[in-house]
Amino acid sequence: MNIIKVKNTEMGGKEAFKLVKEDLENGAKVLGLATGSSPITLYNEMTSSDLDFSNITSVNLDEYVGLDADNEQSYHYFMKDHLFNKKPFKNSYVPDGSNPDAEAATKEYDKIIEENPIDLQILGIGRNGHIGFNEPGSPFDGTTRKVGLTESTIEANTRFFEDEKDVPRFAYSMGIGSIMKAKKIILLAYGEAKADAIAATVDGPVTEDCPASALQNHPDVTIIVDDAAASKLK
Ligand SMILES: O=P(O)(O)OC[C@H]1O[C@](O)(CO)[C@@H](O)[C@@H]1O
Repeated sequence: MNIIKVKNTEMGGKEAFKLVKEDLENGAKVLGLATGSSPITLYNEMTSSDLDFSNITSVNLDEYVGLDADNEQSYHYFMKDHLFNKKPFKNSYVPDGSNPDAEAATKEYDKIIEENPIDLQILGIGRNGHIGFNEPGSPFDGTTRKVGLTESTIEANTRFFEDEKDVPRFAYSMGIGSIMKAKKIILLAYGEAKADAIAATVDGPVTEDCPASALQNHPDVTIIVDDAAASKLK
């Protein structure tokens, strides 16, 4: 694992953008994208750049179950607002959270991932080490599936909703097995709240208790962290 320590999220966005730009120049055609606050400064760099993404495909990690694409709290909306409205892609795939049939929605997404192998996957990380919505205990060979969100994740995501009871309890998430198939991975983590998860990911055992620890077995992972998130690394 290659670790890049940065002073703040803006510098993290610039470092991540350099890697994204380089991979696109080397022929990358499919980007795996994440939501949440961590990738926002990267998306700011992408939208203010002169890069053209109209020949690039994106595949997002996850979407809440029960939110339509036009719901302002949906990850569909988040991605349009932070990236796609300013930099359109050839195709932008996000799990269909509006489809109550989990079997159909997850199978459909697995097919999309199969047909669009990911060259470069962007990840955030949850306080409990989740990647996408793969909470602790998620199988390392998992494909797209409906996952129940832990209290920690519901609490962390309440900040985006009027009331904690409005936070969806389920999501469709790309599995760890699918994430591990990406050729390259960039994980972004900022702030003290991520320090334990980063230490467990990098220095801890490979265990389902920390989903991100699976990344220790991936050949090309770059972790971009600010000093606070890196504060518990050995
Ligand atoms: O970047 P944030 O907002 O801390 O979110 C961390 C993680 O939590 C999620 O938003 C899911 O709750 C993931 O998609 C994200 O990687």
